[in-house]
Amino acid sequence: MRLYELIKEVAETSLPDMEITGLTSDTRAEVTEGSIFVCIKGKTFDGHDAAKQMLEKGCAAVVCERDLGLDKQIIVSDTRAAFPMLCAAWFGHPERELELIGVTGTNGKTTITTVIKKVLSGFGCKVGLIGTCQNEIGDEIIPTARTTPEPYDLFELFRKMADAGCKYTIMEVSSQGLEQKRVQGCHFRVGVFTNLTQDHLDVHGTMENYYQAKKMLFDICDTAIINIDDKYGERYTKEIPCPYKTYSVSKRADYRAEDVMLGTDGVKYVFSDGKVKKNVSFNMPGLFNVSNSLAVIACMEELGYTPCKTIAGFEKIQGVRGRAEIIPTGRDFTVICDYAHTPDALINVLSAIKESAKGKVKCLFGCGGNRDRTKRAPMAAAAAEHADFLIVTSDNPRDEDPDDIINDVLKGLEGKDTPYVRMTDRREAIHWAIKNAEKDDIIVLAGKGHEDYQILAGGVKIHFDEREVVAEALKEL
Ligand SMILES: CC(=O)N[C@H]1[C@@H](OP(=O)(O)OP(=O)(O)OC[C@H]2O[C@@H](n3ccc(=O)[nH]c3=O)[C@H](O)[C@@H]2O)O[C@H](CO)[C@@H](O)[C@@H]1O[C@H](C)C(=O)N[C@@H](C)C(=O)N[C@H](CCC(=O)O)C(=O)O
Ligand SMILES: Nc1ncnc2c1ncn2[C@@H]1O[C@H](COP(=O)(O)OP(=O)(O)OP(=O)(O)O)[C@@H](O)[C@H]1O
Ligand SMILES: N[C@H](CCC[C@H](N)C(=O)O)C(=O)O
Ligand SMILES: [Mg+2]
Repeated sequence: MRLYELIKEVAETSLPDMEITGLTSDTRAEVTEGSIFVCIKGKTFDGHDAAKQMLEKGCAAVVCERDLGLDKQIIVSDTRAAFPMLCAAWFGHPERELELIGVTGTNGKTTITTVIKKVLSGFGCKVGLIGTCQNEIGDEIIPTARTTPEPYDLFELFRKMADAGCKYTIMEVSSQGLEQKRVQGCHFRVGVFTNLTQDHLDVHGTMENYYQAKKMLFDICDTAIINIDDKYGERYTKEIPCPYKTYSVSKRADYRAEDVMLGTDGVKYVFSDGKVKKNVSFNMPGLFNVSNSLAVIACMEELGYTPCKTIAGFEKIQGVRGRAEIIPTGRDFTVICDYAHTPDALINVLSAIKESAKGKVKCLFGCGGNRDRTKRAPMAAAAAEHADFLIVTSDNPRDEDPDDIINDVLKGLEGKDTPYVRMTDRREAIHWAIKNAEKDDIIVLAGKGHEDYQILAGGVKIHFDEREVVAEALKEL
């Protein structure tokens, strides 16, 4: 691609036009002679410091935010914002060939995006999915390391999706993704907001910043679908610039649920939008999944599918991996694997399970290292409030000492009388939970959901699949 064609939407330059062979913002990536290097200043590394060295390596030019005294520099005001736009141009603007649906919120993104994809696929549409568990192009599965990919990976994925004939791409848009402008230049047909509760304060600092980060999605979408059961959702309805529709499980809203019946493995309710009333059966438990299913119905209507059609499409959906997933035991107790890793998610999933539990609800959980430390004690307090017994263990310790993390967690149990055991090794903890299971117990393994790994110090990833560990433990009974 020619330089002028590539950069025309982000900058002007007096450099001669030339053939560009590649584009990166990472010194660790392989660079070909003739590449463009975009200097991004992060918390730990500043790409500007590597600009000269990247030109020496053969880069054709660097894109930077200040005069670096280099003869092959192109100055822009914001390189983080420029990079995705360059990636979009590099891949021939695939985002314009797709109808993008973005889902944001602390919890529910993976559930909603996955269900929308399953419903649309059931109607014979070829759909792209971008999210925490994996990326999907139709039936093809592409592993991922992020919820919202870094710009180069994102636009490369869009290109593959457009080339494969996908009409829609449904994606999770994380607050970090918005904050770091990973989706700059994208326009969304629909933007969904689920809820805003405590998480990621390590990145955003305050709930207000977290709220503002998510709000950015609504500057770049045609229509918003907003959960007004959430107080921040109510606030969005007064502050966002785009038209919106609302959903609620308790109040008057464009899309609402009445006569809700909560069961162990699913929910039933009467859907109402003021015009139609229709019985819904959705195979995922908890009131929060009534809410998630309303978001799906609302979003699908924006895409041209009536609520009745979407509700009929729910029949074939048997849940989402690692989201209140029942792991078969063949015994008189139940094991559920769930991805709850925030105080609110724990409250929701545990109270949903407790409602229909005959025996004790025992929650095994830990907290991730290198992530929001301020959610640890509130997670423990939430678990203590809604479970009968706790097994406090590790999640992904990353670079932190697992026992230090557990000490932070246990601060949330001070003054509570919920009994607990502490067991640093998660495999050992699961074995202990299974060995000590009593009749009618429901053991909730929280926090890792779909993950089939554990992340240790230095980014070392070991294979760890809760389903396999449970099977191992059952064999020892
Ligand atoms: C906390 C956080 O979000 N950090 C992101 C942030 O890191 P940072 O500001 O420290 O950046 P940096 O490492 O200093 O790098 C700055 C620039 O220099 C480059 N670099 C860096 C090092 C080097 O040797 N050479 C080099 O060129 C980097 O490619 C980057 O362009 O900017 C980087 C570049 O854009 C991201 O890769 C990095 O994501 C890290 C890896 C991460 O773990 N992010 C997670 C928390 C995240 O984004 N999670 C959300 C979802 C959460 C959810 O599902 O709830 C997600 O969307 O996945
Ligand atoms: N609407 C909801 N409200 C509150 N909690 C929810 C909701 N939907 C799901 N949960 C809980 O949160 C957990 C995570 O759900 P899900 O993976 O759908 O969210 P997410 O927004 O994609 O999370 P992440 O940001 O980590 O990708 C679930 O396992 C469940 O415990
Ligand atoms: N995707 C989220 C959730 C991770 C869940 C948990 N397993 C952990 O590692 O903390 C994050 O990066 O914060
Ligand atoms: Mg997710």
